[in-house]
Order: sequence, then C-alpha cells, then structure tokens
Amino acid sequence: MKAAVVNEFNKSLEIKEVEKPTLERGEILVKIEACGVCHTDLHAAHGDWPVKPKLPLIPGHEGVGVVVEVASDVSSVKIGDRVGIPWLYSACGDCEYCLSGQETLCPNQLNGGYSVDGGYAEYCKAPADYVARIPKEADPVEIAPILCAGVTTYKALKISGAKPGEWVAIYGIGGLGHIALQYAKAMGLNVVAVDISDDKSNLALELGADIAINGLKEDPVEAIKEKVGGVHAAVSVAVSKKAFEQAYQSVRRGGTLVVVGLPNDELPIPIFDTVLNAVTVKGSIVGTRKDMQEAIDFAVRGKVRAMIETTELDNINEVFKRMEEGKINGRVVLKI
Ligand SMILES: NC(=O)c1ccc[n+]([C@@H]2O[C@H](COP(=O)([O-])OP(=O)(O)OC[C@H]3O[C@@H](n4cnc5c(N)ncnc54)[C@H](O)[C@@H]3O)[C@@H](O)[C@H]2O)c1
Ligand SMILES: [Zn+2]
Ligand SMILES: [Zn+2]
Repeated sequence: MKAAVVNEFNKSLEIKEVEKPTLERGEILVKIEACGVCHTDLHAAHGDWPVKPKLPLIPGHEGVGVVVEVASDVSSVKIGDRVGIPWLYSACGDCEYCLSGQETLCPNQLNGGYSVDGGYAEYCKAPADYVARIPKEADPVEIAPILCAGVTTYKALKISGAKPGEWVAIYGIGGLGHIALQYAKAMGLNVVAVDISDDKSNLALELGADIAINGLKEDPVEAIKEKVGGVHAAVSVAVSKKAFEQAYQSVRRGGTLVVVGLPNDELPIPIFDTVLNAVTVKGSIVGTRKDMQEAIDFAVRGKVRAMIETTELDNINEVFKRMEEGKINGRVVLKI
C-alpha cells in the first residue's frame, strides 16, 4: 500500500510502498478515505517532544475510512462500517483511569500516528474497541478533523468550567482553534479569538467569534481586560509560549486556563497572582470515547463545521511547510 513515512526526524516524509498491515486479535482493517493533518503530526515528524514517536512512522490520527476486514473475534464492528482511528488508539481497559472513564490518562495507551502507524496511508489497522463510529450521514472528509481537533477542543471547553453567557478566549485560530470557537458558540459561550494575522481574525469573525484580536497589532491581554474585563476561561491551542502566557493573563479572577497546545516549552506562572486571584490551570488531552461521540454529534447536526482544504498524500511535505508558517486557514485533509 501507499503511505507517507517519517524515516528520520526533520527530514521530508517519503511517499512509498509499504506492507499492508495484518490483523491480530481484536483488530480491524480500515481502507482510509480521508485523514486530517494535525500539528501533532508535525511535532512527530520533528521529534520535538520529550517522548519520541516510533521510527519509521506513518503519522495521522484523524483517519476516516471503511472497514474492509475484521479479526475472527471481532463482533462490535462489521465490514462496511465507517470508522475513525483517533489519537487514543487503544488503552488497557484495566487501570484506575480506564475503570473510571478517563481512558485518555491510561499509562498503557497507544497513540495513532505516533506510537503506532496512523492514517497517512491507504490502509490502517486498529483495535475495534477504540475506533470512533462515524454515522452514515457524515461525509468522511468533513468529519475527519473532528477526530482530533474537534474532540480535543470540545473536551477542553467542557472542563473549562465556563458557563453559557460567559466569556472564553481561544488563543490560536488554527486547525484546533477554528473548531474550538464554534463549539464554544454552540455551548452558548461568548468568544474572543486571538491569533497573529488578519486572515485568522477574519476567519474567526466569519465563524462566529464575538471579538477577534490580531496579537501582532494589539496586546490581547489589555484588549481582553478592557473589552470584557477578563475571560472566565482561556483555551490555548497555539504552538507558542507567548500565547500561553497571554492566555494565563487574560483570565479574570476565579477563572481557568486550559492548556492544550503542545510547544515543547515552559509556562512560568506567578504564584502570588494565581493564589490571590484563585486561577485554575489545567491540562487537557484529546477526549474519551464518550467525548468523541458527543463531539461527532455536534458536527453531524451541523453545529460545528471544519473549514477544509483537501489535497493528496503526495503533497504532505508542502502542507507541513505551510503549517509551520501558520499559513493554513482551517484544516487540511488528505484525500486518500
Ligand atoms: N492536548 C491535545 O489533546 C492536543 C490535541 C491536538 C493537538 N494538540 C496540539 O495543539 C497545537 C495546535 O494544533 P493545530 O493542529 O491547531 O495547529 P495549527 O498550526 O493549525 O494552529 C496553530 C495556530 O496558532 C497560531 N499562533 C501561533 N503563534 C501564536 C500566538 N503567539 N498567539 C496566538 N496564536 C498563535 C498560528 O497562527 C496557528 O493559527 C499543537 O501543538 C498540537 O500538537 C494538542
Ligand atoms: Zn491531533
Ligand atoms: Zn488503562
């Protein structure tokens, strides 16, 4: 089968023929139709996180396709079903986190397109128990970004504590952020969108943000304090330390910063302000299978819609280059 392969960190991906995966117990084989390109895939290709991916690696954790083969012990998924293969590729099912419905914290989890091969390929195998079920009416290309960008931002907003009518700031209106702001609106929140270009500000306003700030033109912290008195919650999905610092400072007393973007960096937090203002800082990693069902449901009902640009697998290196430069509006989805 054809796949895009990371052979070495910081080198171009190689488009090549590789062995089609063979199934083990509990697994299914999916013929991939579409796979979204997440900034995490770029981190994987760069090897810039403390925990490195396997090499060689086929990236991709927003793969959607049709089941073409199932292992003999699989009954929950049938040939012909449409499924998605997410970042949470599998978990142990047995640890305290799995047992309490927090499988995204399972220490024994595997990650699609990182610790195991993912969706930048014609075929991808996955454990039947952890694939996302894609409803019949959903378009595979449109739904692909929900598999990571969607569920991740939906979950981050859920745990942000922001209630309908309150203000939330989204830092980084990229693949994740442009969907985050739509979930926020669908949840009844007011949204300030922050990025560092006019293109992203315009996109945010088109998608329903109440206020959009270009952080290169004005100081987002001052603007947010002045316009809304600080936000009840800020979600940072930017790949920039500065954005995290500003997101922290944008939060009003009693508010919450949800840390989602993954620059390999430190976030210095002032102890005094955090205590006196009772600010909460929490991390959020993708979403559970239940979060995934809910996030997909929003998309299928048309409450959120990824802005998509499609291209072919062969163009992945150009897509990565544009992503590094912050030049993608919305999400790129590879049609496979
Ligand atoms: N926690 C999780 O579960 C999770 C899940 C998926 C992705 N991620 C991470 O989230 C990050 C974003 O992923 P993506 O696919 O949306 O990336 P992306 O490249 O599509 O978007 C990043 C956006 O941040 C903007 N940005 C850069 N500097 C900024 C600044 N100073 N202020 C405001 N905005 C700024 C860019 O212009 C761009 O629009 C990555 O680090 C990715 O690995 C985390
Ligand atoms: Zn992702
Ligand atoms: Zn577990």
